[in-house]
Order: sequence, then C-alpha cells, then structure tokens
Amino acid sequence: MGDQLEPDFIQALEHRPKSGITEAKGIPLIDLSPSTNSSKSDDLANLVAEIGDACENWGFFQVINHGVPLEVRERIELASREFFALSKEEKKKVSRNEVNLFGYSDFEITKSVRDWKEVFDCTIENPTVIYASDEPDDGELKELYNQWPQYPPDLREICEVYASEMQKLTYKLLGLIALSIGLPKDRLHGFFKNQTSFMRLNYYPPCPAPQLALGLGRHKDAGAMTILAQDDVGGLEVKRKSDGEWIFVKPTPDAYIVNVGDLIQVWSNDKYESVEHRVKVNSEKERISIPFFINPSHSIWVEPLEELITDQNPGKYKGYSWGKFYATRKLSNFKKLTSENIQVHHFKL
Ligand SMILES: O=C(O)CCC(=O)C(=O)O
Ligand SMILES: [Fe+2]
Repeated sequence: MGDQLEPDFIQALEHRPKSGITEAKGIPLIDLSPSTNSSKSDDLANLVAEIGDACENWGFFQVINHGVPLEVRERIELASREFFALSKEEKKKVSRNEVNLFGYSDFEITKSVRDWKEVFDCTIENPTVIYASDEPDDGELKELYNQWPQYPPDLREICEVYASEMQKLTYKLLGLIALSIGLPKDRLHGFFKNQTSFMRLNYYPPCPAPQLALGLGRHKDAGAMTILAQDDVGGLEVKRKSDGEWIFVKPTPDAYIVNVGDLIQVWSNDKYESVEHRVKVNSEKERISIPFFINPSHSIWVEPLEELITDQNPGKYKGYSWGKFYATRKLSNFKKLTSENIQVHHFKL
C-alpha cells in the first residue's frame, strides 16, 4: 500500500497513527451559558474553575452554548466543501506565496513530513501588519491582504461573518482564562489590538494509506489560543498530559474545540501548557476543519505576566517578539528548512 503514497508523506514508524481508537473519556465539555446569561455569580465561578481545570489538565476542551449561530457554521462548512471541490488549477489561482501569505496551498509540511491536506488561509484584520523580515533589527513593516477565489462567490462574506463570531467568542474565552489565573477579566485583551489572528479552511482528502501518513503531523499551536470547528468525520487526536497517550476527539455537534497555545503557556509561566495534537486521515471520507488562530499584535513582547512572578515562581522564559517569531514562521513556509523551525522552547530559561 505504501507504494500508493509519495515518500514525502510517510511518517517515521514511531509517529504513525494507531489503527484503533483509544476510547477514553476525552477532553472536557464545557457549557459556556453562565458567561452569556445574566446568571448567578456562583455559576460563573464554577465555569471559571472548570476552564482552569481543563487548561491545566488537558490544554484542550470543547465548548457548547457558545453563542455562535449554527447557521454561520453550516454556511462556512458548505462553502469550504465547494471551494475544495474545485479543480487544482482553479484553486491555484489563489495560491499563497512569498508575497501573498494568505490563500490556497496543497503543500504543508510539519516536522519535515508532508501533511495529507489542502488549506485556504485568510487573515482577520484588513490589512494585517507584520514585520517584513525575520531579521531581529529590521523594523520594516508590511501590510497583508486576503485573496478571494471567484467561486464560491460568497466565500469572502461568509468568512467575514464567521470571523466576527469567532472574535466575540475569543474575548469571552480570554476573559474566562484571565479570571481562572486570578487576573482581571480584560487583562489579556490589550495584546489583541491590531492582531495577527488568521483562520484556515482545512481539507483532508481520503488517503490511500492512512496508516502511513497524517493529515497534520504532531505540533503545538504557536499563538495564544485556537478555536476549531470540525465536521462529523473526526481525526483530531490530542496527546493526554497524564500519560502521553493519543486521545481521539470525538466530534460533538455544534461544539467548538478550544486549545491553549504557546503564548498562554508563556504568559501563564507554564501554569497552562500548550499540548501536542495531530490529525489522522482515513481511506473513505474527506474531512473539513476550520481553526481560528488567535494571535496578538506583531508589536507584542511576549513574557510571563508580571503579576504571576514571585520569588517562589520566577519567570521561566526570556521575552521574545511575537512579530519576529511570526515573520520567521510565515516565511519558513517558503524556505527549505534544514533545522527545526523556531519554537517557544528556544526561549525557555
Ligand atoms: O484539523 C484539525 O482537527 C486540527 C487542525 C490543527 O490542529 C491546526 O490547523 O493547527
Ligand atoms: Fe493545531
């Protein structure tokens, strides 16, 4: 079967998916209604505690009663299917490249192995401002804009509506996370003025050798937080903190999956860790997922929050520039990497 797959998709033995599913209780499912309704303060305190436990013990959770209309989600899933069903030639008219960092790609690489997937990226702030180069002393900025395909004609409008719903949910979740570490609700909000957040439509086609490849290799998300919609096929696996076992994230209708990224790990000084995850593919069904990557402004200096630092709990990271980190990551898509891509652990003290 391996001969049906180009060698650059084949994972090393130790990273190949297991054929069965590890049945486990899975990541926590959290009802967000106490944050929306004018509910009792006890309910809010319980919700904050649940969020804190989930961030600490899993780094991942699912939310329901999140306030995002189901219709908005159904529209973006449908539009994604319509876009990826186009011919390669048509999709490549909006290819991402070194100048236009957003758009379509069928060439994603994670830890030097190709992912069995296609993506369409679009940015949220219009334009998004980032550093023009990854050189530490070069302060030149550049503006990034989206590219939109001709078909489906309403993709732009649908993505914009979806993004504005995700933004509302973002601030709700950032508030709950801040409260859960004993900080004022709006403590993290300021980092996201002129944000570099972006969203991605992921398409995982059926794979002839799903036991050899991955839809997306193991990785951690480098930004602050990710909110993910997955369809009913399933494939996402999360590395359980307690024992390192890969746990299948069972699709839950109308739930969003939330995970802590590397920035919350640094801001919280390792109280909340960013957790590895990956995506399995299957030989029969295509799968759609839509991550919304919440990233701060390029101008943010990332370091443990000063309120959390004491003599007993000294800062575990030296600071780094989010903008330079992000520029390095984005430009690496177009370079042949010979060494490990930039990672947050490079800034560990
Ligand atoms: O497709 C998924 O379920 C996960 C996607 C993901 O982890 C990512 O794009 O960073
Ligand atoms: Fe991810």
